[in-house]
Amino acid sequence: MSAPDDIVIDVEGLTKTFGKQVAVRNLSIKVKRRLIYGFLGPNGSGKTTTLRMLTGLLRPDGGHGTCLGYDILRQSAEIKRHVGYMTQRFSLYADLTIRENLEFVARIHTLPHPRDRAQEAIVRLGLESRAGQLAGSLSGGWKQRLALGACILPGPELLLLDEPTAGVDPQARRDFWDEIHALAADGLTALVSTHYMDEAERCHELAFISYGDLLATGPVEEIIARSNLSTYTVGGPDLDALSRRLKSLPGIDNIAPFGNALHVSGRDGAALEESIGPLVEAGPQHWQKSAPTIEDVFIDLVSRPKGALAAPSKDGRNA
Ligand SMILES: Nc1ncnc2c1ncn2[C@@H]1O[C@H](COP(=O)(O)OP(=O)(O)OP(=O)(O)O)[C@@H](O)[C@H]1O
Repeated sequence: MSAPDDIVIDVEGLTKTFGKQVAVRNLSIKVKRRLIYGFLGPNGSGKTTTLRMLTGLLRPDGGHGTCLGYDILRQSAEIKRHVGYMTQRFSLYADLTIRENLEFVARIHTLPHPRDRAQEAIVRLGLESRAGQLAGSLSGGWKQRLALGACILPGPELLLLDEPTAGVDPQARRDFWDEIHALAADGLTALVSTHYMDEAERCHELAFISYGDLLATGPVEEIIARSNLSTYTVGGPDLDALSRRLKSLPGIDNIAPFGNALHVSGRDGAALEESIGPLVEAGPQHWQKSAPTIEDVFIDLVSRPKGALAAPSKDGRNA
């Protein structure tokens, strides 16, 4: 048990290769207790592989560290005992009811009074109205809620949730996130992987990973501030033609459609303004300087040429 008490995950240099493919490259993160830590990245960027290394389910090719103070290379049994890991696949019994599934989980963890523990989880997750329904007949949102109930039932200190809201409707996603916040307020730490940008904003801190590389870490506002991006929102007619024209101009690094507008961003604010100056004057579109969103920043991070990023420092934050 080497990590300080307030650090739940402390890993350095994690690397995992499958054949020739580097799934995770030299990843270092620290996660503080009671935080909701978002693990963001596009499909195939190495999120699941990292979660599996953190629980000791998968041995890294390089790197070391601790999860809940236990060594990820040598103490996976202890880690598993204290971590609730919700995988992407629904892994409960389709032909058992919600209540039966939860009682079953309580029994395999040899918890005393399994019926009471199942009932507590049912109340905690608001599952009362569906407690007698077969798990296989539940909608995606209810299934996820049941899976979360099964995860917290043994009383873990840390939740590792792998894309828990994938394929779930917006209201159910919102309810799920409210529950994660309530659990964090009760003392749990949650590492949540997702590729939904709106969910990034619901996390206390984030790590953004793309194709195996850690590109940025920290609270949302800090990641945005450190990006040094200048962004303009452009509305009006002929945005497609404008977008094509902008692509060839210096100082413009990213153009992303957001509803009926474009977000035009650049890392060199002066060069960007010089390029757009004549277009702002001429119209017919209207331009407005806007604060970059976390999505603008992530689009920018992913589109930078490899090697153009500042390497994350030892605590995982990039300069
Ligand atoms: N057991 C494995 N054998 C071979 N390749 C693997 C294995 N597990 C993962 N990979 C590859 O490693 C890369 C990272 O995969 P990983 O599942 O960790 O990404 P992810 O960010 O969780 O993606 P998703 O959002 O799609 O779940 C992918 O290219 C994937 O194909």
